[in-house]
Amino acid sequence: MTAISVSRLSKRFGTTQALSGIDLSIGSGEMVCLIGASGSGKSTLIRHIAGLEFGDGGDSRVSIFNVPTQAGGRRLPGARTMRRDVSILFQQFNLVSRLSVLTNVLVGKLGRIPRWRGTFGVFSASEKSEARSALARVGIEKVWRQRASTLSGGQQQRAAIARTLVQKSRILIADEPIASLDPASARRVMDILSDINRTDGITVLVSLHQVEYARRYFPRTIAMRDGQIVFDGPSSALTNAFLSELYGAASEEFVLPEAPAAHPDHRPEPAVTKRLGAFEAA
Ligand SMILES: Nc1ncnc2c1ncn2[C@@H]1O[C@H](COP(=O)(O)OP(=O)(O)OP(=O)(O)O)[C@@H](O)[C@H]1O
Repeated sequence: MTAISVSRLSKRFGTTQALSGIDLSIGSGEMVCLIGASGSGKSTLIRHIAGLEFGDGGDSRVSIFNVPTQAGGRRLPGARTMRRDVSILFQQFNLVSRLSVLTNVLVGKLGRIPRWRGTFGVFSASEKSEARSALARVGIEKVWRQRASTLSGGQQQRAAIARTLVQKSRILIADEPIASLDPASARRVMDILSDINRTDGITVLVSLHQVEYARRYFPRTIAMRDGQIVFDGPSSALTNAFLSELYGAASEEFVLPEAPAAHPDHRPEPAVTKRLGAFEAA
């Protein structure tokens, strides 16, 4: 089944063409990486998929599990039900710093309980126990009583992942979730996302600047440049020459000198479905 489908999606902000005729399809249970230089359109695409932004009209369409959430730049009723199916992680964690870690995780339940319970913070024993289990799964159960503001960056991102676990969505989208973490914390977060994908079958779409993580963790990578998809295929097919081209002057910062490694996953690799223009020879 198709988890995420985007067709003919364009978005202009003033004179900036942030997205230009995006077409993509991500199957249920896939783990896909989105890469591209700063300003290439990754966040804008993610925001459209998550229903936080709407395209410029025309015959664009975004669907989640075959339910259209926007068409022609207009929100459709499917967008509301989709909120349950898609959870989002951001670079800055988006926890409520003065609340406990446990309460922050329980926030993930808000779309599934009566509004009054959310307003007054009334959660059942089983909901609290589920939140504790989610914290245990991401390895930070001990800090459940602490204020979110007291956690390290890596712990905060893991708490944010625990919040998505109790949300029980079928798609997890993360916009640069490891950009502000040290390498050890970043690996931990990526290991957890990978485990959620494999164990729970949750579809995972992550935007990253760190190309080495794309190669190590993701069977499939989608690369963007100037609001267009310029590569869509197996991460192992990402050559350093291609990445240098993709990132231009910023490539030294992002591209590792080593040759691309085969993805350790034993699932069959996706075929390259897109390789455009200047990237033809990569
Ligand atoms: N709300 C907005 N108003 C005006 N311009 C915007 C807006 N959102 C994005 N843009 C522009 O659209 C383009 C794509 O931005 P986007 O944030 O999607 O890129 P990105 O690939 O996620 O970049 P980064 O890796 O730096 O986060 C950029 O030129 C950006 O300045």
